[in-house]
Amino acid sequence: MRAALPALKASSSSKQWLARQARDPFVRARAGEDSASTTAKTPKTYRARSSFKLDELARKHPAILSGRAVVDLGAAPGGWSQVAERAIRHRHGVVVAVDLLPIEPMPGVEVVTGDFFAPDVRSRVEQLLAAGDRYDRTTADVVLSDMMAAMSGNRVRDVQASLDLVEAATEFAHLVLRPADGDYYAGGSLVMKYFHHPDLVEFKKTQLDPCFAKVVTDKPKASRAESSEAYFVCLGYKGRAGGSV
Ligand SMILES: C[S@@+](CC[C@H](N)C(=O)[O-])C[C@H]1O[C@@H](n2cnc3c(N)ncnc32)[C@H](O)[C@@H]1O
Repeated sequence: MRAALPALKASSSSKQWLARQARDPFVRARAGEDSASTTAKTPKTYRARSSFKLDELARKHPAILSGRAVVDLGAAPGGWSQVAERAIRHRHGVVVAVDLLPIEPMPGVEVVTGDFFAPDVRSRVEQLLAAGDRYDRTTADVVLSDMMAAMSGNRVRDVQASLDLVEAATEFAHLVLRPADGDYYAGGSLVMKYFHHPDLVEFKKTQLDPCFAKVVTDKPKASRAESSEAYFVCLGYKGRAGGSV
């Protein structure tokens, strides 16, 4: 007979985490238990608490989700993809969701499992964008990146990993974002998570500001106050600084 397992005692840090989850209006709203953080426009169930971050950013900056082709980098478990899919559904658009981790299928969302740095993952994303486009275009109207590297505990390495993701997501946006077409179409948007770091002031000035009509930083209410996380919201892609797209 199997020996009985000793009763597990919650550590004080896990007790604190459970208490914080129980108090968090966004955790309750995600599961449809609380209307405090939902509006008529925000449905009551989401896969992830993080959905409310994109939901708020898109309400403040409606241009973010005004197109029909969205690439969601670091998409698992799919909370942001749900918000994006609901926003573009009436335009018969496509959301391509990329993550190292598998994502449960959802209607209107094409899942690509793998590292977005890998060339085969990038070409799969382009194939899916072309398949969803009447003219076979491999461009996206929106690139979202809520990517976060797994923490190693080594602060220097973790900070570097998060800076690398910001740079790589920006490079990816240059490859797939639709630039403005004269006065006819505004260019695409990039929404990207970052963690505060002094180097990012210069990064915004030299790598983002020249390439978009407008770049703002924003920290939605659902982003925990104790986290240094915030988002770059970049609207109206103009192409790479210097002109070559
Ligand atoms: C905070 S979670 C994203 C939550 C998601 N936005 C949602 O609403 O459900 C960050 C994700 O980034 C993913 N990630 C980190 N590095 C990645 C990479 N190189 N390629 C693809 N996904 C990556 C992680 O696997 C993780 O699932």
